[in-house]
Amino acid sequence: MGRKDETPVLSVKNLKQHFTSGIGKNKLVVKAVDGVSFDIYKGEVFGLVGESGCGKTTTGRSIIKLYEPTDGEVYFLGNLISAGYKENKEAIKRAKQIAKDKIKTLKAELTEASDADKETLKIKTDELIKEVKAERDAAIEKEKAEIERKKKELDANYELMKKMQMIFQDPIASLNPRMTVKEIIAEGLRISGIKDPRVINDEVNKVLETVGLLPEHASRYPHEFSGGQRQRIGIARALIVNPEFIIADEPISALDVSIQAQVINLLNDLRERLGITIMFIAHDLSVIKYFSDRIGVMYYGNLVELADADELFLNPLHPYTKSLLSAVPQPDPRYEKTRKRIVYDPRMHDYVQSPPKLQEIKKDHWVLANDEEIAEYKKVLK
Ligand SMILES: Nc1ncnc2c1ncn2[C@@H]1O[C@H](COP(=O)(O)OP(=O)(O)OP(=O)(O)O)[C@@H](O)[C@H]1O
Repeated sequence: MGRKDETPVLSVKNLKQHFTSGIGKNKLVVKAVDGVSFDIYKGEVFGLVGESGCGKTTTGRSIIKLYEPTDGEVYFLGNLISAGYKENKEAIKRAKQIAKDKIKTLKAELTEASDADKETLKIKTDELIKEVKAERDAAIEKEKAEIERKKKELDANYELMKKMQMIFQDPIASLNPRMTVKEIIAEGLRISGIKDPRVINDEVNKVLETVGLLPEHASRYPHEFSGGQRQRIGIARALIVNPEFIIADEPISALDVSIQAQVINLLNDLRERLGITIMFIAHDLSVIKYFSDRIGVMYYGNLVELADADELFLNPLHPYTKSLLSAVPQPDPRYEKTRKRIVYDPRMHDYVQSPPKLQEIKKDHWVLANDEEIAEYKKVLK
């Protein structure tokens, strides 16, 4: 979905990440991400927004392979880099169950047959059972082969992962306090096998300059820096390997408001100067409004709306998007006085008869809705 004439940098297809805890009756499944699909195009900032716990971080972590997805696929620069096998495993289970049921029916027919028929029927039943088993084995083989194919493809594309980096919310927690800034930043180079100290020095200094730090900062430790500077170190660490795509997970939420704009400006600069594509995760729309080209709104493991940033602010359709927008403060004090927070209640949808799907209501504007809701939204858009 999106700009169909370009090959996306990142393509997420039906991504699912379920976490299971406990066993037996106490088994609990959290569907942190439950079938999310979106594409991100070269040089754009894609904002992923939603309240705490809706699955934004898990989406980012599944894309960058910090988790193995439960199901779905992620393509990076056209190559499969992450995949889950739930559908394949379920298909295997289904094939086994179907065969079991068929054999049971055949055997029951044989037991019920009269003694006179039994002899001939037994030969026929044996043959049929053989056929059912062969069919089952072929179905299982097919799914197993598909799992193996995906695994091989993932192994072959492993190197590509270097081109994808993540910046984390909390710069203190994500930087090793016992390493100097230079050691922290150079880690990615070392992992790539670069050992020449001169090359490492040059690269580290270059990247320090890119993020607005100085060469003399290289020998210091993370605690000697302010929050904003630490986030710059985190960004430098990501940049050293020349990534094409960066996932920034709430990179400014832990920073003072006065510093937030600086980090946003830096990210914007990197996008413009280096052509880096960015997925920016945030819990409120005010932060990503001016920074994102397109925005995906997440609610409890699903995308509920996806559109260009301007379009989303001008024509929000999903009631959850409206609720998020109503939380964005406005500079106009008169407006602020009368601003009403819209509360979203998912029970307002009647999805028992007609379940929702993500549909393109107008070019590049997608909304999770059933057909009745789409008809309503179309009226609103007119
Ligand atoms: N490793 C895990 N094991 C079990 N449950 C998890 C795990 N990670 C996340 N979850 C659950 O999955 C859901 C989504 O969490 P996630 O951190 O992705 O949301 P989020 O939108 O990024 O929230 P936040 O803004 O607070 O980081 C939550 O209910 C969370 O408790």
